[in-house]
Amino acid sequence: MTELLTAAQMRAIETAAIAQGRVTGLALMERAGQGVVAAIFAQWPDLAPAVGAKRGPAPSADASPPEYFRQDDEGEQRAVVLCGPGNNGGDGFVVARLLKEAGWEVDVFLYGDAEKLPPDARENYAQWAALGEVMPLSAYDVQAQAYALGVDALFGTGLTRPLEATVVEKLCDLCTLDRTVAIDIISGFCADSGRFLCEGMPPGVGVSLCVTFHVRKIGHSLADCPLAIAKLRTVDIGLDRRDALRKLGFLSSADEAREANRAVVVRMSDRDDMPTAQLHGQRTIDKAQGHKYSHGHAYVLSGGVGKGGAARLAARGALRVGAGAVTVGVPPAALVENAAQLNAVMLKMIGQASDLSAVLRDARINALCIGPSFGTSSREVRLLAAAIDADRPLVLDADALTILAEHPDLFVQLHPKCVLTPHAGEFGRLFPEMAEKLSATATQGPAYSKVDATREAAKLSGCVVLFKGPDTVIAAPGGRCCINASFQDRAAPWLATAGSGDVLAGFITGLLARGYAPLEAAEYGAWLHTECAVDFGPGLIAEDLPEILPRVLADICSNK
Ligand SMILES: NC(=O)C1=CN([C@@H]2O[C@H](COP(=O)(O)OP(=O)(O)OC[C@H]3O[C@@H](n4cnc5c(N)ncnc54)[C@H](OP(=O)(O)O)[C@@H]3O)[C@@H](O)[C@H]2O)[C@@H](O)CC1
Ligand SMILES: [K+]
Repeated sequence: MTELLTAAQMRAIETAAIAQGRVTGLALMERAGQGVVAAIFAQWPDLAPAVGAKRGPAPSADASPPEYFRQDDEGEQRAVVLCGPGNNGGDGFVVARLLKEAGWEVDVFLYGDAEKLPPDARENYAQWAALGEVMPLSAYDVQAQAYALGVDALFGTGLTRPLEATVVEKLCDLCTLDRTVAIDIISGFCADSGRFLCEGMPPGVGVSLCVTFHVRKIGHSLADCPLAIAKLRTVDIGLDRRDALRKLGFLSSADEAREANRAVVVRMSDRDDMPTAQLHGQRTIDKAQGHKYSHGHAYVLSGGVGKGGAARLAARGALRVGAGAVTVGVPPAALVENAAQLNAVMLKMIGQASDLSAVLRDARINALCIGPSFGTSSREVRLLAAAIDADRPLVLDADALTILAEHPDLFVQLHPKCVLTPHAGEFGRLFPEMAEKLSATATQGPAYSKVDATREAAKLSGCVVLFKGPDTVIAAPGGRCCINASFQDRAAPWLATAGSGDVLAGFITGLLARGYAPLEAAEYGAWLHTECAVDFGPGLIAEDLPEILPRVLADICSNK
């Protein structure tokens, strides 16, 4: 789990470090440029200069040549660096200089007026100008030279408005090169929302590598931005977030709790902070070991005849994730059909809401799941009302969300033990105001983001909201927020398969049954769901997800 930053938070950290005298802006820019060049050579060792070839200081903090340096010299390579009017452009001048010192031919183009560059960028412009020419961006022609590398240093975290059309055109030209590197973030993307400012991401935008500094920004894990980055690397430039802010008085110890509610974290493939031992089976809802009910009892309500598959998938997910007992509640007409399909999962006839209320007198039933192919008729509305009224941990998915969107009287009954799991369409029906803001053209940065929308939705509904997508955002009413990112080496496009969401609802329900709090259950459920899909690979169908889970759990425990 990594805490992400907004552009403003990153600027505050930089300002704090400089104000304390711990570092200068110029030194940070030099480290940033060195980090980019080191990342380029680590990504493509064939681009690294030969040992003994003409070069200046090694592009890393220590002076020894990195091991990826090749043993032979195949001659000069040519790179193009597009620099912008701010400090991102300043990083570009550093990269141009370091590449030149490493033996490259480098063409540098500037968008804007060199005289108006901020001081550190101006200094690096001057250092570059002593080595080579700076041409106006309008003169850049991707066809003019055989560039082995293109560097986008047009805009970073300071983007405030859409790029001019001519700049977009040059950026797209740059992206046609085989090897392109964006410094900090691809120009044009808002670092807080991951949205391309203006009408959306132009089809030609995409880079092979993006190198960001200190920690990822929120935008790297949201919306279109991560889709346009094949590989993202974060380089250390010697900043310390919390310490710096606290020492400057930006963050007192007393503010820590509130700060936690403002923080956004991302879950990727790192497993270090996952409660793997607990997920694997040690977590129980009470101290009594060894009995199935000590691991909770999850109830999944099914749809009618011919509609039970989705609930069965959810039930299987709940069982595999470790709920001690799982029951599917079915309308009487669907009993035989479900009996023919279920073994370890139990079956119970639930005709009307009164049946559910009667069943729920059993306090051992500690998690419910309603929605997958459930139906939206008056019977289902009454069942949903009874479930919400029971005040148990409750996952609401699919048809349950449709009912909620149509019944504001039920929506206002939602409570903190509920977890809503909408996809974009369901989110739009449930939270039209937020969806409208999210789909409106982003004309200035920071743009309204999926994190903003999900947080607002959680606050409005008073429960945990898990807004699905490759950038699944999970937020609690108090503001705590997590992104489950499924991009780059964790991309699993095959997860967009029928029934996959039902299994996710089941995983969350099972974790609730095991005693996890709603936010934890949603976070861990989403994380495990992606891990299962990544582990299985292409060809996955929803039925595979629960079945692969034991292997994923065993694997994360053995790697711990
Ligand atoms: N923070 C750190 O710790 C470190 C930061 N570092 C680097 O600095 C970068 C941030 O630098 P930055 O703040 O100067 O922002 P950047 O994106 O270069 O440009 C802003 C300029 O562009 C302008 N402008 C904005 N939108 C525009 C548009 N559409 N079209 C035209 N102009 C537009 C805007 O003008 P304004 O909005 O004020 O009119 C302003 O003049 C960061 O990404 C990283 O690479 C590293 O060196 C190491 C440590
Ligand atoms: K950039």
